[in-house]
Amino acid sequence: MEYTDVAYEVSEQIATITMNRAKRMNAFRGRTIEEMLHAFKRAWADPGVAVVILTGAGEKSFCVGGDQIEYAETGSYGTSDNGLWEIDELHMAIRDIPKPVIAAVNGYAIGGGHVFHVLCDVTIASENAKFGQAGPRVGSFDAGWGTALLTRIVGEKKAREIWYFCRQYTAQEALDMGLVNKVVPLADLMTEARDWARQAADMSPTALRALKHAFNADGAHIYGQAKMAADILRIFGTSDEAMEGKKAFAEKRKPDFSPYR
Ligand SMILES: CC(C)(COP(=O)(O)OP(=O)(O)OC[C@H]1O[C@@H](n2cnc3c(N)ncnc32)[C@H](O)[C@@H]1OP(=O)(O)O)[C@@H](O)C(=O)NCCC(=O)NCCSC(=O)c1cc(O)c2ccccc2c1O
Repeated sequence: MEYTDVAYEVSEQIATITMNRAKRMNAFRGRTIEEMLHAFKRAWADPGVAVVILTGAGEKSFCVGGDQIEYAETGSYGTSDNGLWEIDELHMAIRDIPKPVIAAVNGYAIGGGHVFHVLCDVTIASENAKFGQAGPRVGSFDAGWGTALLTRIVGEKKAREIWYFCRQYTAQEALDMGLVNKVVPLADLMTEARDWARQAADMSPTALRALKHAFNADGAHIYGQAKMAADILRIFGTSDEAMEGKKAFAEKRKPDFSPYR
């Protein structure tokens, strides 16, 4: 598969998957998800890959979630080669790939982009990184991994705060709430992420595989919740209420959700 929205590179047993739509702050569309899933499967299948790093192109953004401009203009996140919208499959690939996945968050991790780093095994953040959810402001939500797994990481009160108020949190605040593992200057981010990756690559692959799946087993029921959440979001996504959120973002105005109370 030829990539347009993602860059994929392997060196020193480390696969680096870069979300590569800097002109849209690495927001994803159908094609981006398809390419990311392909890249994760490639890293999974390659015995020469021990660890995966997920990052974003440029210095401003890791990923700001679904492409709101595309959605406001066309009523969807666009097509993919195989015609599927495989966000659930991508979430499961990040979670199930039997190799550690390190998020190197190089700026905004917002909405669905925030969920990506939540799903990764560990997160290294640059000092300029900002974390948060945006769904209730723009007519979307992730009532699967994005809520249930987040709650396991930061606790229920904080997770509710993050979702209900759509605030943004600095890298230091994220570190303080256990949402990230380390904060470094932006210039050192990839060096630091690669250091962590090299250390994990020296470990027993079977031990890491078993540990990852053991950690996963504890939250495996979330899979069913995530599927149901996706079903609900599919119905909600093109409703007038959801479209008001997306249009308001595209028109740079405050949404008016009052008719839907
Ligand atoms: C990310 C921001 C906080 C940045 O704010 P800042 O003030 O620094 O910059 P601007 O707001 O001026 O943005 C600069 C530039 O980038 C464009 N942009 C930003 N975000 C997006 C985006 N998500 N999609 C497309 N384009 C984006 C913005 O328009 C500007 O362009 P200019 O041409 O005007 O320069 C802030 O921008 C922000 O809050 N962005 C919105 C974040 C957001 O709403 N994300 C989507 C949430 S919903 C979602 O992610 C989602 C995930 C899923 O998994 C789904 C699954 C199934 C169905 C739906 C899903 C879904 O909706």
